[in-house]
Amino acid sequence: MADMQAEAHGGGLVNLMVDEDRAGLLKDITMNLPDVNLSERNMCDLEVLATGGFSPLEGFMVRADYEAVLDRMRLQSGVLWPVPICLDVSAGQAQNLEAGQSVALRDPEGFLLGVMHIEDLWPADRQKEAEMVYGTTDTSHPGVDYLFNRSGDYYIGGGIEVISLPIHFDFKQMRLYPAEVRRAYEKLGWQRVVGFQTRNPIHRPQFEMTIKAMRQARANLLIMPVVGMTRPGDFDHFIRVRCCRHVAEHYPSDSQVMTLLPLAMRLSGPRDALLDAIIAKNYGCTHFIVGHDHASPGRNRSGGLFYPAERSRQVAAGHSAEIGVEIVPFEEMVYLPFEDEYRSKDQVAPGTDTISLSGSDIRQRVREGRKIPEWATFPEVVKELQRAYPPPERQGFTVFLTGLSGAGKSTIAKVLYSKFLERGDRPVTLLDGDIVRRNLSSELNFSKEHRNINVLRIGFVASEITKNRGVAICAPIAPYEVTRREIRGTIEAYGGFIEVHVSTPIDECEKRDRKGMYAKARAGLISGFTGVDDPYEEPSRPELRIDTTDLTPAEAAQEILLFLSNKGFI
Ligand SMILES: Nc1ncnc2c1ncn2[C@@H]1O[C@H](COP(=O)(O)OS(=O)(=O)O)[C@@H](OP(=O)(O)O)[C@H]1O
Ligand SMILES: Nc1ncnc2c1ncn2[C@@H]1O[C@H](COP(=O)(O)OP(=O)(O)O)[C@@H](O)[C@H]1O
Repeated sequence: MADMQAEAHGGGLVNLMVDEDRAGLLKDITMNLPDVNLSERNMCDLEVLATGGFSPLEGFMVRADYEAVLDRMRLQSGVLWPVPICLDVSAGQAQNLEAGQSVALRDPEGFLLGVMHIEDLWPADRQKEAEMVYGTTDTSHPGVDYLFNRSGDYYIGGGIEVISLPIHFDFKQMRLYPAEVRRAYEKLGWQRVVGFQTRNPIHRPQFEMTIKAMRQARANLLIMPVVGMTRPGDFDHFIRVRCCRHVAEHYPSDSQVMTLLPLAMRLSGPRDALLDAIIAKNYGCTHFIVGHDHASPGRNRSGGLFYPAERSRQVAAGHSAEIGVEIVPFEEMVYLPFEDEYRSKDQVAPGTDTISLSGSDIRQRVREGRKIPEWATFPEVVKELQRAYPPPERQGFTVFLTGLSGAGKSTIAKVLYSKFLERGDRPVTLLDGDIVRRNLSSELNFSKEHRNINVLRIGFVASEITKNRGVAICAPIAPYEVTRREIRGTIEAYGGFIEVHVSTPIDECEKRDRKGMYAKARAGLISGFTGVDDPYEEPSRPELRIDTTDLTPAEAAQEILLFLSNKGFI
C-alpha cells in the first residue's frame, strides 16, 4: 500500500516503491504476467507517480477518474486534478488484457519496473480529451498531436507497485525526489519555498523574475528544470541543465535547491499550470511562479496563441487556495535599457523604452550563429549554448535531394560529394538511393510502406552524421511528403537540413532513361514505378528547386553550394 507522509496535494505524500521482500515476490509472479512496455511518456509518468510528485494518485487513472478529470477537472473523490495521467496501449494489446488482471510494466528494453493491477480498460476518447484538456483538436498543438498520432487507442488504469525507477545515468546527484527535497528544506531550516519550473535554460529575465518572487514571497527557491518530455524543438535537457547549473551560482548562497523533474509536459497551458502547482505542492513548496505564457504549446496553424498569455496565471491563481500553494504571477519580463534593469511589463510606465528576447528568440539566434546581447542572458549560458550549437560553419548538415528517377539526383550528389571532399573541412557521406538499397535496405521493395522505411533509414543515418557535425548527401526518390517532413524534424534538431527538389519533368527523365526503367514500366514489365503508376508528392516548401533539363550537373551543384554559402554553412 502507499506509504503516506504529511502535507501533499489531497492528503499525504504518496510513495509507490515497494520494499525488497515485496519486490522479490512481485518479480516471481511477473514471470506469468503479460508485459506492457512503457513509452517514454509513460516512463516519465511512472517516475513522478512512484515518488509522489503526482500525489494523491496511486497509479494510472481508472476510467471514472479520467472522465471526471475531463468533465470537471477533478478526480471522482472530488480532489482537483487537471490532466489525465493514463497508461495507453495499442488496440492489439488491449485485446489480450482485461480488468482484474495484473501486468508487468517494463521499459522499452524489457527491464522490469513494476506491476499494475488493472481495474479498468477502455477506449481513449481522443476528441473529447483534446477539446477538454487542450481546448483544441488542432494537431499543430504538440499535446494534441501526441494524443492523436502517438498515443495508443486504449487506456488501462489501476494501482501500481514500483520495483525499480527508470534508470538515469546523467546528472544523478541532481535528481531529488519530493521526500528528499523536503528533507533538504528541513536541513536548511526553510519554511517558505517558491517553486520555479522551467523547460528553458534560465536567462536574465527568468533569473530576475525568480529573485523578485523570492523577495515578494520572502521565500527560498526550488528550481525544477524539466528533464522529461518538453516542447519539440527545445534544446535537449543536457544543455538546459548545464545552463541552469551555471545560473544557480548567481543566487545568494543556500537560497536555492535544484532538482530535475522527470515530467512529461502536456503543454496544455492553464491545465498544465495547475498540474505544475500541484507538483510544486508535493515537492513541499508554499509558493509557485506562473509566468508569461506558462507551459505554452507554441503557435497554432495561423500563427496565433492557443491560450491567451495571462490565462495560465489566472487559472492557477483561481485555484491556489484549494491547492494550498500561493501563486506568484508574472507578466512578461522586459528590459529597460536606460535604467539597465528588468521589470514586469505591467510595472512599466507608458512610453518607456523596453526590449525583450524570449527563450525562443535566443534559441533561434544561437542556431543561426547570431550574437546575443549581454543584457539577455549570462555569459556562461551563451558559451554553453554556443558550444552545443556552434555557428553554421561548424554545424553538420544534410543535403536531401528528392525527385523522380532520372531527374539528376545521383549525378548532382556525386558532384557535391567531390566538392566537399575538395574543401576537406568536414567528413562527408554520400547516401545515394542505389547504394542504400544495396546495403541498408536490401530486403525492401517499392511498396509505400517499404519506401517509407527506406527513406526513414536514410534519414536516421543522416541525422547521426549531422549530429556529429558531418555532411550527409542523400539522393533517394523519397516520394512522400510526411516522411520527408519527419526526417526534417529529426535532422533540424542537430544541424542544417537542405531539401532540394530536383524537379526535372517526367518527360525529360523518361527521355534520359539511363537504366531503361521507364521503358520497362511503360511496357508493363515492372509495376508501381514512380511517376508512371506510382505517386510522387512534390515538396511544398523545399529550400531549393532545381530543374536539370537545361543545366549541366556542375551548374546544378553550384546552385546548392551558393545556397549553403549564403546560409553560412560553407
Ligand atoms: N518501382 C520503382 N519505382 C521507382 N524506382 C524504382 C522502382 N523499381 C526500381 N527502381 C529503382 O530504384 C531507384 C529508387 O530507389 P529509392 O530508394 O531512391 O526509392 S524510394 O525513395 O525508396 O522511393 C531508382 O533509381 P534512380 O533512378 O537512381 O532514382 C530506380 O532505378
Ligand atoms: N544538370 C544535370 N544534373 C544531373 N544530371 C543530369 C543533368 N543533366 C543531365 N543529367 C543526366 O540525367 C541522367 C539521370 O541522372 P541520375 O543522377 O542518375 O538521376 P537520379 O539519381 O535522379 O535517378 C544522367 O544520365 C545524367 O547525366
